[in-house]
Amino acid sequence: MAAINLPIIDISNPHDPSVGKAMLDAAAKYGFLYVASQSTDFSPEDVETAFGLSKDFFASPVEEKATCRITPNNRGWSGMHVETLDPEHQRIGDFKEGMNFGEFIAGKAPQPLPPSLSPHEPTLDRFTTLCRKTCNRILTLLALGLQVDPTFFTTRHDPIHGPSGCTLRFLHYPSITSPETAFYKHDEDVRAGAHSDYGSITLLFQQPGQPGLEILTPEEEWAGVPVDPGQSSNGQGQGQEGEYAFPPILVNIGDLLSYWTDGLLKSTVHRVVFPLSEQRAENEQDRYSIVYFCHPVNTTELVPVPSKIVDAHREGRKESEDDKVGFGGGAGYLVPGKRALTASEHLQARLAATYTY
Ligand SMILES: O=C(O)CCC(=O)C(=O)O
Ligand SMILES: [Fe+2]
Repeated sequence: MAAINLPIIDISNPHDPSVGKAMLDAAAKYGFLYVASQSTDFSPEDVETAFGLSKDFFASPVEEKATCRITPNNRGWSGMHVETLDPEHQRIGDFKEGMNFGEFIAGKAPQPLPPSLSPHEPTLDRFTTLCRKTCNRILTLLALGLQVDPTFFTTRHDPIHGPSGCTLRFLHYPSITSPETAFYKHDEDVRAGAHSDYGSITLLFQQPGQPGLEILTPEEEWAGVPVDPGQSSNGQGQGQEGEYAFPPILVNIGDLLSYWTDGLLKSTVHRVVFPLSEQRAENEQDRYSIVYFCHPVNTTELVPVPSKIVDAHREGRKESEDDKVGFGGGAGYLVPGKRALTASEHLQARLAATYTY
């Protein structure tokens, strides 16, 4: 198993060019980085409360969850094995269940909520607002790193310009000893198949003691990504001075942003497994994760970002073969005479490949 050392970036000042450079370097090298939890817009209570809602929802009766089953608009509940992230290699769908929420509008969910969640609509709305704010910091820093207008990405993600594919997702992966994983075959199955994400950036919240994420290194080896690389908390949710902290948020670049930057930013392939530490654990836990997929406004045309750094990358790449980006990224070649894809066309093409509704 390869080891990888992802940086933990403090995003409290999104206007600091040196932080922008560090962010860009990590995004171009690994496609993954952590942001320090205390430097984001979330309080530990926000994160704890959201995980609590997720657990309550997944523990609710299946008939209730079934009332909000996922539909082709990508919103709602998907049960065990409904999603297959790597259909070419998986004999069975992912060992997980998920709940997707579309963009909240004026405090309201854009879809029916099940009984366990409907009283908590304001809490869910607040959480998505904080996700958006934190994404705006990251997008501002990436623009600084690319030496374009610092608002280049944030204006194109601003909901005042129209709807987008932004999605909040709760995920539940049963533990290794759960009856639901009884027929899981190690070395053959995965909890979530290898894939790259579809949007611009993704935020991933994980919980101490619930590992599982792996990323594919440039050497094509799987590397485990720790939940808590050890600097923000002691693994029990306690910060160094004893105050409650949550593990850093893992951020990754999605296919769309990779495409938009002509492959400079990497949309890295990742998956979820039972790592060896989990297979040997005495108190193995279910894994709960919360994911926020950030997307530009649907109508955004993905004309390559007008950055000298992107131009230089494009020039350099012509001489090499190295333009493999994620699974669905690909570099955003602009075919002469054709207009660029829009953000929503890009997303629809990627979604069509992975769900059996
Ligand atoms: O649950 C996780 O850790 C990863 C989830 C993920 O990669 C996804 O939903 O795209
Ligand atoms: Fe993912």
